[in-house]
Amino acid sequence: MTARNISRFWEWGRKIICVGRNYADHAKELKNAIPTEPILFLKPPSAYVREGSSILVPRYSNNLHHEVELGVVIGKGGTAIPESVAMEHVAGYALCLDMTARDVQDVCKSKGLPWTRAKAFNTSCPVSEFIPKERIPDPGNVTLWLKVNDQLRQNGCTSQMIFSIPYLISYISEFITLEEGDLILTGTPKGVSAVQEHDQLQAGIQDVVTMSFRVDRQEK
Ligand SMILES: CC(=O)CC(=O)C(=O)O
Ligand SMILES: [Mg+2]
Repeated sequence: MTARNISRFWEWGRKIICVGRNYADHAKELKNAIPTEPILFLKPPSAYVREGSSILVPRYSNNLHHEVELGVVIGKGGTAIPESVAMEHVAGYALCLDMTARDVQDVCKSKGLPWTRAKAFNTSCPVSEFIPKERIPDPGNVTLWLKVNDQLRQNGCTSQMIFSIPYLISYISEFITLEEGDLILTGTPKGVSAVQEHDQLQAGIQDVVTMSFRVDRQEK
């Protein structure tokens, strides 16, 4: 059997744990309350999509939004990880999009239902190449940006996160055992907006990484 390589973590079938409303400016733009503890939801590994393949607008949505986010790749698993040692569990990072069927999410929210259909569909988690930990010495202070057809839509700094990466690792691992290859999406800054079929998305983490995706509609 060939050894698995963390630099292809998306092939491992591990958990994708997402944090919602972790930036006050984004919570405000959607008229949501600022959370006092992390809001979490999950995506399945089938949500991953890599450059070269398209992001698909689900058949049942007419309002697909981009959310650019810093992803944290777990290198060493654990349960109830203390905040003080949480960064020792990080192998690296990835630039991620939390693609969201906003119209479907709005209906789910109004009915008090889970966001699964809005957040967990196939291709809802575009990811960049794996970024080794050493390449982002201060993940709490990097700029994330996203352009749609060359127009800047999101440009925010991870210093604006409400809950820090060590706090999130500690909080999540209290009740979900983290495993090597898991990915944590840490929330999006303001500027989310709708994308259309044939749009080109480009996103980056300052001078560390960029990635591009085309948007297509799921076939009938
Ligand atoms: C309102 C949301 O969709 C929450 C979310 O995913 C975020 O990043 O914030
Ligand atoms: Mg998000």
